[in-house]
Amino acid sequence: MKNIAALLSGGVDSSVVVHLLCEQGFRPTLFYIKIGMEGEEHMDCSAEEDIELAKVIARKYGLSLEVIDLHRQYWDNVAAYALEKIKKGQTPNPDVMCNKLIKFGCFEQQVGKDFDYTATGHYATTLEQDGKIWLGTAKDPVKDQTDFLAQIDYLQVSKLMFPIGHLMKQEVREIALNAGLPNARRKDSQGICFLGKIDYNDFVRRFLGEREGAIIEFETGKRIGTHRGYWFHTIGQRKGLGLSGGPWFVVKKDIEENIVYVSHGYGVETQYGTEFMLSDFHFITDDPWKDSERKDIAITFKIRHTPEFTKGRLLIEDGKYRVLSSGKLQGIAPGQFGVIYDEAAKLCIGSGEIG
Ligand SMILES: Nc1ncnc2c1ncn2[C@@H]1O[C@H](COP(=O)(O)OP(=O)(O)OP(=O)(O)O)[C@@H](O)[C@H]1O
Repeated sequence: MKNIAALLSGGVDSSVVVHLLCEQGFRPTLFYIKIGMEGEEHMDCSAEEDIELAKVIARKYGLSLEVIDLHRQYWDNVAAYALEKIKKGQTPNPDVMCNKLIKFGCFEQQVGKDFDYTATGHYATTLEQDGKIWLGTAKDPVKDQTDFLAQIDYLQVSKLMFPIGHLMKQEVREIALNAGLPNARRKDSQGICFLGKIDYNDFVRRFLGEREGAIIEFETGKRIGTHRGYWFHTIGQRKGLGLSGGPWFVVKKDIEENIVYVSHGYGVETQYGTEFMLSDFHFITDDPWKDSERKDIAITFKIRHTPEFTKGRLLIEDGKYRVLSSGKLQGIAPGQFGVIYDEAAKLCIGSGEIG
C-alpha cells in the first residue's frame, strides 16, 4: 500500500483529493502548511478558517491532520526573493517559488521524505514517457496550474500525485457536493502565496515604502502623472495608474530615476513584443531536444497565468534560450517565468526567467 502525504488547504480542490484517495482505498496523512504574514490579523484569521475546514475533512474521513509551520522558511525564501525582484524593477512569481521551495521543497525535506507520494489539488497531471515521469497539463485548460509548477525538479515531479488533474473544475465541485464536503461551494483561492491573500500594494509598501516619481508618456516624453514608487508597477499593467483618459499601459521603467513610462491606447506597438530570452532555463524531467541537431523547436508557451497556450518556436543557440512568438505578446515582464510546453500543450517541459 502506498504511503501518501496529502497537502490539504481547506479549499475544495484538496478536499476532493482526500475524498478520491479514500475512495481508491488509500489512507493519506493530511498536512496543512502555515505560511501567513507575521502580525497580519486578516491572514491569521483566514488561516484559522482554513485549518478548521481541514480539521472537518480529516474528521470526516478519520485521517490524521498535522499543521506544519513553514512560515519562517517562506519569508526567508519566497518573500525575500519577491522583494529582491521588485526592487530590481522586475515582476516576481512567488507562486512558482512557493511550489519549488516550500510546498515541495521544505515540506519534502521535513515531512514528505517519509512518504512514497505527495498528493495535492493542483490542476496538473503526471505521465510516463520513455521510462520517465513528466509534468502534464490539466484536463481543464482554464484551471491548469502547470505554469506554477514549472520550476520543480525530477525528484519532486516523480513523487507527486495530482488526483484531480484529469477533472474539470465543475466535476470537482460536483464530487464535493455529492460527498457533502463543507467547502463544496467555497470560493476559489488565488494561491497559497501571500499575493493571493493580502493586498499586493500593502505588502510592497510595508517593505519598500513610498517614493514619488514621474509617470511619463513614452512617445511624447510628457509628464502626465505621479506614482508612489516604480516598485508598485509592472510592465503591461493597465489598472491602478490613476490616469484619466485611458487605457494606459506601463511599457518601461527607469529604476535609477524612478520613472514609469506609459503608452496610450490599445494597439500601441510599444506595449507588444514578439520574442524574449529566457535565462537559467530549467528542465523539469529532461531536455527532450538534447539529441536533436536543429535547435529550432515548435512549442507552445505562457508568459503569465492565462488559459491560453501561445504557439511559438524555441531557439537554443550557444546555451541561450530564445522564444519567438507566433503572435504579438502584450506586457512581456522581465522576472516572470516563460513556461515552455510541447507543441500540443500536453507536456510542461520547463521554464526560464524572462530577462
Ligand atoms: N496552506 C496549505 N497547506 C497545505 N497544502 C496547501 C496549502 N495551500 C495550498 N495547498 C496545496 O496546494 C494545492 C494548490 O493550491 P492552490 O492554492 O492553488 O489551491 P486551489 O487550487 O484553490 O486548491 P484548494 O481548493 O485545495 O485550496 C492545494 O490543492 C493543496 O493541495
